[in-house]
Amino acid sequence: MGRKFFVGGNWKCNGTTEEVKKIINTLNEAQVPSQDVVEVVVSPPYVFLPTVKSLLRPDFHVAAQNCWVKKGGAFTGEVRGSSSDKCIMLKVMPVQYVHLKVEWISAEMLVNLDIPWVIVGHSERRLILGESNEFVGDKVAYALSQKLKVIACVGETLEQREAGSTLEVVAAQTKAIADRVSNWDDVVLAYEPVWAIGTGKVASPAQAQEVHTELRKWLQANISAEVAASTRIIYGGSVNGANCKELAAKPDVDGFLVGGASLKPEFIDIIKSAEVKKNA
Ligand SMILES: O=C(CO)COP(=O)(O)O
Repeated sequence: MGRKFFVGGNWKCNGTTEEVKKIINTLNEAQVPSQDVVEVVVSPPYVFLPTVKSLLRPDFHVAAQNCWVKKGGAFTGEVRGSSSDKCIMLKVMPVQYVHLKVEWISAEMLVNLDIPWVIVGHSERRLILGESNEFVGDKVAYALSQKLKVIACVGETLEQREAGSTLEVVAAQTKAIADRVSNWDDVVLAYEPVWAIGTGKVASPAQAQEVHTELRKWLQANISAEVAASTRIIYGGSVNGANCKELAAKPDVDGFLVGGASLKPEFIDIIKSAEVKKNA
C-alpha cells in the first residue's frame, strides 16, 4: 500500500480572525493535487477551530494543536511544571512563568466539534512545558482511543545532535508511543529536529532521509514490517516553498509539518510538492 503524501500546517499561536479568514480564502481558491494524491490538514489555535472548520474547503481537514491526556472534567486550567521538574523550561522562560497555566482541552471536545486530527508531542510543548516521552505516549493513546487521528512529533535538540544521540532520542520518543499504541493506522509520525524549527535552518534532504529511514527501520524491528511500510513519516522544520520539492523527492519523506510557511501563500507550493512523489 502506498503512503499518501501528507501536508500539515501548524499555525501555532498566530492569527487574528481577519488573518485566519484570509489564509482560508487563499487555501480555498488554490488549485492543488486531488485528495487521492495529498492529504492536507491545517492546525489553527483552539479559538479558531470552529471558524476554520466551518469555512475551510471540504477536501482539507482540521487538526487541534494538542489535547489533554485523559477525559475532561473539573479542571480549571492546567498547571504544569514545578521547581522539581527537570525540563529545560527554566532555560527558555523567566522563572515567574514556571507555573504556567494552559487551557485544558479534551479529546472528547475535539470529537464533539468534528475535528478529526490532533498534533501531540510538539517540541514546543515537550521543551517549554516539560512533556515527557511517557506523557506524550499516553496522550497519543488516549486521543486514538477517542478516534482522533494523531500527528505525533519527535525530534532531537541541537545539543543532542551534536552529541551524536539523534537516533537514540527519536527512538526513545517513538518507543514511548509504541509501548502504548497497538494500531498505527491513524498515526502520522512527524520528525521535527528542534534546531530546524523556526530557525530557517532546514535539515538537508539527506539528513531528513537518514532519520526517516532509521525511524522506519525502528518501526520494522519493533512493531511490524506492515506498520513500517504504511506509516507516514513527515518532516518539519523550516520547510518552505523553495526547499520542499527537494525534500519531498526523498523516498522516506512522506510529507511535511509546516510552521511559519503555512501562514503564507507558499503553503500551496508545499502542498503541490506532492506531485514530486506522484511522478517518482
Ligand atoms: O514546528 C514546526 C511545525 O510543527 C515547524 O515550524 P517552522 O516551519 O516554522 O520551522
